[in-house]
Amino acid sequence: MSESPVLLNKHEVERLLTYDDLIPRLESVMGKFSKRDSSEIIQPVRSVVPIQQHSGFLGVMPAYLAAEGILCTKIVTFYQRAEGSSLPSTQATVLLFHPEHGHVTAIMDGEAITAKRTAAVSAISAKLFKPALSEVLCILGSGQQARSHYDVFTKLFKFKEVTSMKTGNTSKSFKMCFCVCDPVLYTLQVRVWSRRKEMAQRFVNDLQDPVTVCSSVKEAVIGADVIVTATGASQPILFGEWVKPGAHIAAVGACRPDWRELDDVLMREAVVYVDSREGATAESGDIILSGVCITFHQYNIADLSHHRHTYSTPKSLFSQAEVFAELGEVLNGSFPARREKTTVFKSLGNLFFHSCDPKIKNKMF
Ligand SMILES: NC(=O)C1=CN([C@@H]2O[C@H](COP(=O)(O)OP(=O)(O)OC[C@H]3O[C@@H](n4cnc5c(N)ncnc54)[C@H](O)[C@@H]3O)[C@@H](O)[C@H]2O)C=CC1
Ligand SMILES: O=C(O)C1=NCCCC1
Repeated sequence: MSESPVLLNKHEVERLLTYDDLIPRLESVMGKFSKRDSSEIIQPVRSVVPIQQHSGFLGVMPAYLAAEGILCTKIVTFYQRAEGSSLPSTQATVLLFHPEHGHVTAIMDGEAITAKRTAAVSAISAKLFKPALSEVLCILGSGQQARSHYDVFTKLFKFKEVTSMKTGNTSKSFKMCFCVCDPVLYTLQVRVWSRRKEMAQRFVNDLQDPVTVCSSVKEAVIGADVIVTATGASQPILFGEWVKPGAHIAAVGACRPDWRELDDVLMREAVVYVDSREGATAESGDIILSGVCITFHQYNIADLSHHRHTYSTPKSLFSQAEVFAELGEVLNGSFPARREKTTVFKSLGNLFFHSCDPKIKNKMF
């Protein structure tokens, strides 16, 4: 008989799963995932069951990392909750299995894993794509993801270091320019917006450092270098016309094919990165719906073909946003990080397997 599974509660998972371990591990495993070598990593797109009566979803996310002997699945529920609901909108459990014998070896709280993993992946995207001089971080939303993103972004990017160049003369007779590099430290400015201002205020009250509460999305994002969208919105809240050219957006919400946080302009103008191409094609409304007009026109053309109508649809106006690369493809060197452009990282959370950190696994075996 196999032994009873180890139980790890939220507190224990939070303690064991540190960003210092998680980030390099995620970087390494995402790079491997993007090579699509199924003898190494198998992580299909999750299965999702809608719970229509209650505005919720149940997702099952199995994964196998052969080399590390990790066989696991996350089971997650997520709901569109009324503002101020005391219930969490995302809840999860992670099960680990013995890969050879098949029994469950561990049952872990998945809420802490989801919060930290998602924020860590966004932080990796910001490391790769944020403008070199990033002074302003803007977080849209004030829930669990907003908080974990605040924690890791301020931990990693609290200060930006800029090297200023000075020129001058070295001697009277021989004029020569020389350069001196002065490291200058700037404090990252953080802005937060939430649907109800008091929720943003409550978010800020829990923090040590000063954070500006903004009254509108526009006020929050104008001039921001890095923007995190972590809301339950199903219609666009962030519009391309407000976004500073070259900014980086980590788009964390809108994980359903008919939900969006970002508008067409932003999605079509930005260079779009994703965690998994298959996941993005199946689940990202921000990507799928950015091409809704061409789908509509094509449908009309087919429908009216017997009338011999010729429709000419300007492609650039209606085509769907294109996925440029997976984050893992940048991490493994197959695609470039186009830091000079406005970039969107569309996160869907499909790749959760990295969360089964060896430290957690060691605790169990
Ligand atoms: N990409 C990923 O890997 C993951 C994505 N998520 C998604 O991220 C989003 C945030 O998740 P949590 O922080 O856990 O949720 P939460 O419930 O703790 O916070 C949600 C925030 O969104 C705001 N909000 C809700 N509906 C809104 C609307 N229509 N317009 C504007 N703001 C709205 C709320 O006021 C709150 O500030 C959700 O969409 C969730 O499904 C969650 C976990 C992982
Ligand atoms: O990865 C997860 O966990 C989730 N992803 C998107 C929706 C909420 C939960």
